[in-house]
Amino acid sequence: MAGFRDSDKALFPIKNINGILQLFRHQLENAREPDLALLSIVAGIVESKLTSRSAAALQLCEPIEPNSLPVLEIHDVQVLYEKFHSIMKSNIDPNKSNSPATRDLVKRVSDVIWNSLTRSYYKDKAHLQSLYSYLTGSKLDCFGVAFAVVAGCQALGYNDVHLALSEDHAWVVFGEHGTETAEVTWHGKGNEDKRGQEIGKGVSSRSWLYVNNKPVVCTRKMEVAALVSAINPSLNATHDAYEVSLLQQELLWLLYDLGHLKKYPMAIGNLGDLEEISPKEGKVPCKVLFEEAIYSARNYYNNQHVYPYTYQGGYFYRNKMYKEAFESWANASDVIRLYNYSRDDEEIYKEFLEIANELIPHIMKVESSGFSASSILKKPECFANLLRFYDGICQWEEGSATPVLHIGWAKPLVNTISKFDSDVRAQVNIICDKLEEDKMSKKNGTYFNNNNYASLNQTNLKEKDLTNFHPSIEALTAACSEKILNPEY
Ligand SMILES: CC1(C)CN=C(N2CCN(c3ncnc4sc(C(F)(F)C(F)(F)F)cc34)CC2)S1
Repeated sequence: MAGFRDSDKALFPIKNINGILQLFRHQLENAREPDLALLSIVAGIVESKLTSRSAAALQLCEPIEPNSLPVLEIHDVQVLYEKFHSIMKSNIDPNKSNSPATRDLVKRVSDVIWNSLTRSYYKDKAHLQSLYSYLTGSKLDCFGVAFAVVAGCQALGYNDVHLALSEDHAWVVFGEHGTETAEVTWHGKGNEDKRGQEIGKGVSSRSWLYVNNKPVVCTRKMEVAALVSAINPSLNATHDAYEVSLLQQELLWLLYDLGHLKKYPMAIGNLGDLEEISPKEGKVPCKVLFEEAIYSARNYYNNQHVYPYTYQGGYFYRNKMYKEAFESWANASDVIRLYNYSRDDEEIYKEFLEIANELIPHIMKVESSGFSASSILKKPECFANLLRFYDGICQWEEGSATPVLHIGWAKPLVNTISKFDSDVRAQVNIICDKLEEDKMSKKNGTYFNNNNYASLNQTNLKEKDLTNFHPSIEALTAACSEKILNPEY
C-alpha cells in the first residue's frame, strides 16, 4: 500500500524546491509504490501558490529569494489527502481481498469523480490537472479526470489500474493481465463521453487518437512522470512562473535519471523543451533528448507516434536549422500517413496545418530573400523531404471518411514547391518500387519503407516515376517536371 508515511511527514515543512525534490525522490526510491494522491496534491499546491493572481502580483513587486517557495505545511497536505481518501472510501469499499479491479469498479470510481465535478466550467483552462484542483475547486481537465481515477483506485487498493496515454487522450488499463481497457474521461468538445466502454476496436482504432493501439501504458512511476509533465508553469498567456518551470525540470531529470522516462516519449520531449530554454549543467543536451524521444517511440511504440518528430522539428525550426526541420517534419508525416483522419484528430490536424501553412512558408520567405549557395532552395534533399511531408498528409486523407486538405493548403504548398529551381528539382530521383498492391495498401498497416522513397542522384525527375504520389502531389510535380522536360515551358 502507498500512503503518507512518517518518513514523508519528516520532510515537512517544505520551504524550497529541494524539499519537494526530496519528497518525490523518497516516494520514487522506496520499495513501496509512490502515492499518486500525495504527489498530485503537493504538486498542485505549489503550482497554485506560484501561479495564482496574488503570486503574479507578488512576483512583479518584490523579488523573492531564488528557489524559494511559500512554506508548505504538512497540515495543508494532510487535510486534502484525507479528504480524497474519504471521498473514495465513503462511496466504494476498499479492496480488502487484493483482487484485480473489474470494469464495474473502474466505472464506479470514474462516476465518483465525474459526479463531484462542478456542473459547467471552462475545461481547457490551465491548472485543472491535479487533485489539488479537484479537491479545492471540483474542477478537472480531461487528463485530470483520468489521473484522478487511477489515484482513486490506488487509494482503494486496486493496484492493477494504470493510466494509458495516447498523444491526445487518456484512459485506463486494468485486470489480472492488465489487458482490459476502459474509457474514464471525455475527449474533445461536444463529443458524448464513452466512459466505461473498452477502447475502440472499430474505426476509431485507426485514428491517431488511439495511436494504432500503441499507447504509453504507465507503471506507478510513469504515472508520477505524467503528473509532473502535466505541471503547468503558466502565470498568464505570455509568462511562466520561473520556480514552477524549474521544479518541473528538476522533477523530470529525477525521473529521467531513475529510468522512468525510457518508455515515455512526450515526457522526454517536455524535458527537451525545458532544457532548450535553460540547459542544466552536466546533463545531455536538448538535441539528444529529442533524439531519445524518437528512439523511444520507434523502439516501444512501433513508430506510431507523431509528437517526437514535431518536438524535434520545432527545436530545429527555432534554431534556424531548416534542412533538419524538413526531415523531422517529413518523418512526422510518414507516421500520420498510415492513419485514417477522423474528427477526433483535430489536435494533430492543427499541428500539421501550422507546419504546412505557417512554419514552412516562413522558412521559404526568409530563405528566398538571401541568395547564399547554402540556401535550402539549392538543396535537393530539402525538396525531397518537403514532397515526403506533403505526400504523407495526402496519404493520411486517402481512405478517410473526413477530408484533410482544402484550398487553404494548396496555395502555400504550390508556393513552397515552386521556390525550388528546376535544376535542384531535377536532382531528386523519386524511386517508387512497383511493390505488389497489398504491400502498398495502408489498410493492413504496412507500406514501403521510406528508403525506396526519394534517393538523390543526378537522374532527372521523370513523370512516369511519379507513380505512387497522391494525385495532387503527382499533378504538382508533373507540372514541375513539365518545366524540367521543357525548360522554355
Ligand atoms: C511537439 C508538441 C506540439 C509540443 N508539446 C506537446 N505536448 C505537450 C505535452 N503533452 C503531454 N505530455 C506528457 N504526457 C501527456 S499525456 C497527454 C494526453 F494524452 F494528451 C492527455 F493525457 F490526454 F492529456 C498529453 C501529454 C502533449 C503534447 S506536443
